[in-house]
Amino acid sequence: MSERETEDALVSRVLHHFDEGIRTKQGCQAELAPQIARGAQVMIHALLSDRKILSCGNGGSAADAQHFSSELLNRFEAERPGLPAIALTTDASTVTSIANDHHFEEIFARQVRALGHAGDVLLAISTSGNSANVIRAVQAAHERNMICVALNGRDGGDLASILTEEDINICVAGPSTARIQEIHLMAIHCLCDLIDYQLLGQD
Ligand SMILES: O=C(CO)[C@@H](O)[C@H](O)[C@H](O)[C@H](O)COP(=O)(O)O
Ligand SMILES: [Zn+2]
Repeated sequence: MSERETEDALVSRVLHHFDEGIRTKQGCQAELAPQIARGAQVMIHALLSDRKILSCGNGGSAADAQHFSSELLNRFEAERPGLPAIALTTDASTVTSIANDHHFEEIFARQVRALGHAGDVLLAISTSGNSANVIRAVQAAHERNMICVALNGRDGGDLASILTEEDINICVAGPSTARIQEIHLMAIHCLCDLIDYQLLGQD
C-alpha cells in the first residue's frame, strides 16, 4: 500500500466510526432520554436532601466515574458551589488493599458500606453489566438503602437483574464497548446539565 492509500484507508475507518457513533446515538436517544431524566431526578432529590453521589466502574468506566464526580465536585458548564460526590476508583491505597486483603470483587462494595448512607445514590457504570465488583457495589448500596443509577450496556447483564424498581437502568443496547462508553459519557453530561438546570435554573 502506498502512503496515500494507507491514509485513505485510515480516514475511511475514522469515518466509519463517526457514522457508527451517530447511528448508535440516534438509535437509542428516544429510549434513553426518559431514563436519563429519571436518573437526574433521583440525583437532584438526593443532593437537595444533603445526600451524596458515589460512582464506580472499571477501565474506561472508572474514568467516567471520575469524570462525573469531578464535574459535581468542581463544576460542569456554569459556576456554582461544589456538590458532594466521590468516585470510588481513585484511591490506589484503598483499592489495592481491599483487593489484596479481601477480594477484587469487593473494591467498591467495601467503600460503599463505609461511606454510604440511606438516601445517597450510587452511579454504577458497566458496559457489559457483568463486572462482579460493580454488581457487589450495587448490592452493598441496597444494604445501605441507597438508590442506584446504572449506566449499563448490551442486554444489561447481571447488573440489570439485581436493580430494584426504585433504581434506574440507563442501558445502551449494542455490541461495541467503545460506542456504549461514548453514549455513557453523553448521559453523564446530560445528568450534569439536568442537575445544574434544576438546582440553578441555568439555560
Ligand atoms: O475502555 C475500555 C474499552 O474501551 C476498557 O478499559 C474497559 O473499560 C474494560 O475492559 C472494563 O474492564 C470493562 O468492564 P465493563 O464495562 O464490562 O464493566
Ligand atoms: Zn465532562
